[in-house]
Amino acid sequence: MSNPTPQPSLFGGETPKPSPETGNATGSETAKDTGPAARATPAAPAPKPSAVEPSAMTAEGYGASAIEVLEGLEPVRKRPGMYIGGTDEKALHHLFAEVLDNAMDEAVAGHAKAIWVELDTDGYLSVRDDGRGIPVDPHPKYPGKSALEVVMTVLHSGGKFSGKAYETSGGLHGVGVSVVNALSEHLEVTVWRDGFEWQQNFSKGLSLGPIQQIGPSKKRGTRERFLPDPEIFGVGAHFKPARLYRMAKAKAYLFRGVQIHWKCAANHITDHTPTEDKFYFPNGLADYLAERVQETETVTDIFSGRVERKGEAGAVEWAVTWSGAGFGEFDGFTQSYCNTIPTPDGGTHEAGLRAALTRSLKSYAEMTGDKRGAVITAEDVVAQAGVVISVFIKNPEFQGQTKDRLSSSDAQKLVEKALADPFDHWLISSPKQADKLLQFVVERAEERLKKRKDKEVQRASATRKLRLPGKLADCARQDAHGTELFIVEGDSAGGSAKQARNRNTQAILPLRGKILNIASATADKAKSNQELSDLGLALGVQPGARFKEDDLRYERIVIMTDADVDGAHIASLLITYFYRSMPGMVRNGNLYLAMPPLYRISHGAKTMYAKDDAHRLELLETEFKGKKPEIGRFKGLGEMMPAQLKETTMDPKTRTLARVTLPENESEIEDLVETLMGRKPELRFKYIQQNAEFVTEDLDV
Ligand SMILES: Nc1ncnc2c1ncn2[C@@H]1O[C@H](COP(=O)(O)OP(=O)(O)OP(=O)(O)O)[C@@H](O)[C@H]1O
Ligand SMILES: [Mg+2]
Ligand SMILES: [Mg+2]
Repeated sequence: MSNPTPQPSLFGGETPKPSPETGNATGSETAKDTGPAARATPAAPAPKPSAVEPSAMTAEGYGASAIEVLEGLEPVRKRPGMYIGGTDEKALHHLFAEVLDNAMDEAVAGHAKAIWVELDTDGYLSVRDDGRGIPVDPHPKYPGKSALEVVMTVLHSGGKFSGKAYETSGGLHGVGVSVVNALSEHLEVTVWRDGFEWQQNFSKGLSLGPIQQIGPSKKRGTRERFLPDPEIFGVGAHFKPARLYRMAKAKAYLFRGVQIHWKCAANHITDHTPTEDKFYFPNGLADYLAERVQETETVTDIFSGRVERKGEAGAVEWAVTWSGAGFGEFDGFTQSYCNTIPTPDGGTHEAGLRAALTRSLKSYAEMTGDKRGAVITAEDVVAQAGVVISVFIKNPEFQGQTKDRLSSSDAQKLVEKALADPFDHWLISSPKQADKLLQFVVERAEERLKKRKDKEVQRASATRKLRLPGKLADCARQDAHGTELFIVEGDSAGGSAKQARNRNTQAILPLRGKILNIASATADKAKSNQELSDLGLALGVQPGARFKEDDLRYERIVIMTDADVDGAHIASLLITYFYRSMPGMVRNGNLYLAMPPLYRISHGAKTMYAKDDAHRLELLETEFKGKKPEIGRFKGLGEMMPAQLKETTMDPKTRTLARVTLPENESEIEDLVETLMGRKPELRFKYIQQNAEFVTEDLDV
């Protein structure tokens, strides 16, 4: 099965990425009901009905009998997307690619010289070659069937597995032509071989009768003539002459030994596509590139060549040129092929070419004493180059089912070796051109370096400008005076806080999870911690020596965490961070702790909040004395209604804030940090409660 990209993109116009062969549901979704004919048992192998008898089902309707085995070509018709990437126009034209690939394989193997492609008046497409002809003798494993019938009706049947009949084929899987057969309403194969003409007909993958000997003939080769099935591709789906033409022409460039004849009934043509043409390019890829750059001003002539692998099957062919003006819509392009199969995602052959060109050019620079060559990278060499490379290797390995990327590691070495000498020679033999090319590539390299530098400068100046973290809900007031930043534990509490705040003066920054334990973190780790860097951005200050009090974007920084052990831990982490990295802020008295209540006590219309157990007892003794109020405990900030949060914790008129102060003796800071970061959370909680200085005064807002 060949690449599902039907057109090898040689003509630059249309280069769609092939859709994956597997996992693509398009096929099954858009496939028409294949009807009873499709479910009929194919001619090979052993017939077996696959219909599920409802009576054999279990109560749930899902038993062993519900497990179907698709025989023969059934899976292809059931899931065409698996094999040709869908049932759209691209998939339809992929049928052509399959039969053309087979003819090309026959040509590349040295057995065919010509290929005839013809689209008939009635929409039948035929591809004929003058190769060996598909074998017609009885197949040893399938008594009563010719090899031809096996090839046409059995998936994974073919002559390209062992490398005996074909050395460097595009065909790999033995699937291609059987898929075309399965998806054709009618397919007629004619084989000329051993002095006779043979023929067999199929419909939707099923043979319409045994192979027939038509009569004696001196011709040789194979012709497949087929009409795609409208049940699969939709009524009215038909081949587009322009697309077929382009695909056929592209193939001809890839193998200089082949002649491809084109014929198309006039009734299908709606554009400038000729009804008859012949593609023959004795200079292969060089011809292609020459045609492609006809209108382009290039830096050099085309560097092209072909090297056959010594003593073994395999070859490398390439054509390269450079242009400062670009190639049409692209600055540069690389098209690569393996065994005439396009590899739009590149791979080892492309890597080999890049390595060879770069190494040679650099050593040319060195040889001519041009020191600037040292900065050249492979990217500089190919960025503005037009490159076509085609390799022929045995047993190619492609990445994935779609043959989009070549992964054979020997292809890299093969290409690198093949190009090294010819490119060295090309450079040395025309120094004028080589110098021009070197100059051109060095300019690309210098441009690249300059761009990188510009970017770095840009980045540096961008950080100097004000950048705020995305999670910050900033306040409207620009001036720091009278503003507050609430650092909130968790996104859900952050959401409540955003609703509860005074938009004008209060900003909210939710922190996710526990911030890095700064007491134990290295300076580097602290620097790279996302939460901490967000915090620095929001505050507008830099930590450490570069901290400037004037940069602070808010008058008060309020840590607002749940009134529980976890909350105390996070608060202590933050306090420690501020102590360590911006002690000036703490010393100045900018840092506060919010005091969310722990309890809600209500009786009748009266509701009060208690910030801790002592407070709760006190309220019960006083405000609610002699009553049986309802007491609720808040599990966290996120549980409070925004209005409650506002009233109890955020609104300057009704809340309580605790100012965080530094110990008198600054040498005690280290001890304090240890206390805060110690293993006993109760100590930490107690410390915060005891040492925070409570402020209840209104802020002047
Ligand atoms: N034009 C042809 N001339 C000679 N033999 C052919 C021709 N077309 C097909 N065959 C034979 O039929 C076999 C099956 O072809 P098919 O396209 O199904 O699979 P494949 O080419 O081996 O692999 P792939 O599935 O990758 O195309 C080939 O391996 C080859 O032996
Ligand atoms: Mg094939
Ligand atoms: Mg097959």
